[in-house]
Amino acid sequence: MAVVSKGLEGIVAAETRLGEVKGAEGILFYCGYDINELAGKVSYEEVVYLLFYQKLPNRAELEKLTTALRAERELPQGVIDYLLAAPKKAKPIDIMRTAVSMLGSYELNRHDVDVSENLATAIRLVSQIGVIAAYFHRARTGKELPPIRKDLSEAAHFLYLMTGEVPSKEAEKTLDVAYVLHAEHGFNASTFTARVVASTLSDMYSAISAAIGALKGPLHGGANEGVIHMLEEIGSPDKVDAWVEDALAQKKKIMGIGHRVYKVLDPRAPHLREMAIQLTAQLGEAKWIQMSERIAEIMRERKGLNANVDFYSATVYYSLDIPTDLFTPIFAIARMSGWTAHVLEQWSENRLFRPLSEYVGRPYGQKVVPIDER
Ligand SMILES: CC(=O)SCCNC(=O)CCNC(=O)[C@H](O)C(C)(C)COP(=O)(O)OP(=O)(O)OC[C@H]1O[C@@H](n2cnc3c(N)ncnc32)[C@H](O)[C@@H]1OP(=O)(O)O
Ligand SMILES: O=C([O-])CC(=O)C(=O)O
Repeated sequence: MAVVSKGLEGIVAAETRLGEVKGAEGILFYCGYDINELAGKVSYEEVVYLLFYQKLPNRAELEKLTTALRAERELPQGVIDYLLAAPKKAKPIDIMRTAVSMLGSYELNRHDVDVSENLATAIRLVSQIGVIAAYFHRARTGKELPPIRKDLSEAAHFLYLMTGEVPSKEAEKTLDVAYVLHAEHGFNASTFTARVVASTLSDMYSAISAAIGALKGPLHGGANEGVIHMLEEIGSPDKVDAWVEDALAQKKKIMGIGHRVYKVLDPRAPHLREMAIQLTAQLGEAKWIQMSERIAEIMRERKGLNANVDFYSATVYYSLDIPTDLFTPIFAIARMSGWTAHVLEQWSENRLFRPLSEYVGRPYGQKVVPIDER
């Protein structure tokens, strides 16, 4: 009998220069930089540069990348037409997955073209993914699509497109830090999905649409939406204990809690927690953070499980007045940099992913019985 690692737990599937998740210590590095060193000190655009070039940019390099990102913001008219005509009740994350796939039909995206062309595709996807999400949100709410602007950061531009107004510096900074915290995380399920697709020498758009499909699941990036649904269902801090006891008795998963790799606190969570505390206090809505704190406490005590990145990000986005079904899309917008950097890395040293499985089905030697006799 072969040794089966269900869920590939503990399996090292490839090398990477991009991110390292140290699960026992609760440490996360992007290209050698501790996330605690990066968060609040560098912009999302600097992180995009770091992931694409494995070094932090100087001013001129950052300017060049920023200009390239902003130059790519206009979507093809066919994609805009799709966003306008798409079912208004569709989940934005599904629309994003489909729109990314559509974008692929506007260019001959071949893995074997010059490396710089693959990098240009990566830049285009990082630039356009937020526009797709925000434009669909405008379209489904019957509002006009604000014209693209080139004077705003990635975070500010998303908020501007979503609301039609340039955001406050504080809102921009909050979303920018959230983008930094979500950009990269080693071989998580969606990144691994992107790399598996890329490993067949398929194209970037196929890899990224598959990654978005993997991210949306509630065991992965979809958990941030689940957190707000849970908090809304609980309703008030005095109801938390009974609600969690009941959920655990029913063997339900508490969204935003637990992690495959981190056995201690996810290092991104304290940053988001701090932001959530400040924002809910400003809004006079401290109950959201109070409920979260109690849930986290119970889960630590009862199950030895800690909050992950999705737990407090939900309250941060809620406090920014972002609709719940745009939470996972925001994760996808930020992770686009990590996904595309991984696809580029996969192609730079490609080997097809093809694990084995242990057959546990019917005994060998089954005979075909004619269909009418079965
Ligand atoms: C960005 C991200 O993707 S971060 C993760 C986002 N996902 C979530 O927040 C969803 C909730 N969390 C989970 O489902 C899990 O913790 C995962 C999927 C993230 C990690 O799961 P795995 O490593 O596969 O652990 P697994 O699901 O096998 O759980 C191990 C044990 O802990 C329990 N457990 C793990 N997470 C939770 C949770 N959130 N709530 C309740 N129990 C939990 C399981 O029930 C199981 O208990 P048992 O051994 O008594 O049966
Ligand atoms: O690494 C994982 O399994 C999930 C995660 O936290 C992420 O993708 O950010």
